[in-house]
Amino acid sequence: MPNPPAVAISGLVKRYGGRSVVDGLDLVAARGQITAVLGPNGAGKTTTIECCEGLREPDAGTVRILGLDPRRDGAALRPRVGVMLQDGGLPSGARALEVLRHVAAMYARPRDVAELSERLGLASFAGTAVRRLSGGQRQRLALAAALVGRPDVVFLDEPSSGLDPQSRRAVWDLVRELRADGVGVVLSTHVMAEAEDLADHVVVVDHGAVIAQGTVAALVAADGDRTVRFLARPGLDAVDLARVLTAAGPPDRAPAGVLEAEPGAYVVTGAVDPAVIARLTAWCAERDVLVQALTVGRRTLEDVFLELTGRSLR
Ligand SMILES: Nc1ncnc2c1ncn2[C@@H]1O[C@H](COP(=O)(O)OP(=O)(O)OP(=O)(O)O)[C@@H](O)[C@H]1O
Repeated sequence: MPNPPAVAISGLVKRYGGRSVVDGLDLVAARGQITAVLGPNGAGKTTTIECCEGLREPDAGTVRILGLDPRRDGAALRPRVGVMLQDGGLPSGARALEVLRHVAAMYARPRDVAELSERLGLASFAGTAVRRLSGGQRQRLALAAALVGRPDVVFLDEPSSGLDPQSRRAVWDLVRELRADGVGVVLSTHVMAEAEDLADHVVVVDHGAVIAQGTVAALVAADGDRTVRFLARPGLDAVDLARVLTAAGPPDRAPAGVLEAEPGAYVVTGAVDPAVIARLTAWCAERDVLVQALTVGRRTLEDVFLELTGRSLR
């Protein structure tokens, strides 16, 4: 392939003790794009990314980074791939700026350390030992270390977790610049706003496989891009309401979904039109249920995520 994608994963399987935590996962991440990988805790995101980094050996399937095999071609890939791990992986005794200078020295064409420090606000803790850094400071240093070598592909595992809003903004700006420079960015995140703001392509992973993917706009528009929210007494029969709302629409319409997001707070998804609203209020009236604060609004990525992956905790 003359210009292979940043990441191409096909049929990836990874088992721990006979259990497949990644189970036939396919994913392509393009260069010059930000690909966000979303999924509930334990869905297999980190394991997948670790296979991309060559840290884990797949049990089946193929992983190619820039067309190369991360296990076999590790030496060729190392200078071209930037990795920001959740636990940082930084030497605990060294001082922050020393770490960054040291990492920069390992690359042929590193970024300007002073400029990168300035961008991520590292100056205020430049002389502090890594083990004494706050969680957010450590995150920023780990990001700087991932980027200082001017990689072609970057893996960011929850890059803005633990960051204050200012730092989060600085990180997002930097990630957008990477995209503009043609870097392929793969980030795993639980922050839906991060995916909504940054991602060109969103991949939703559950039980070790991709269950949906596309642009944010396409994901929220599937099955209609509106959501109805309302308050009523807790414990309504959401399954019955969904059945009635689905029946209210034309036969080719996507089935409605009803979730009790919090006790007494309901979210209705699926195509929304005046007939659905009328049926909804009629269904409640038949049960002597007072509907309050009914609003029709745009679906969010979080709505889609919860519809796809359910509400139970993992
Ligand atoms: N070294 C290991 N040995 C055994 N099980 C493991 C190992 N590493 C991960 N797992 C299990 O594999 C599953 C997937 O974990 P993984 O870290 O890939 O999920 P994740 O999607 O990144 O989750 P989170 O959102 O919580 O970071 C989990 O059930 C986890 O307990």
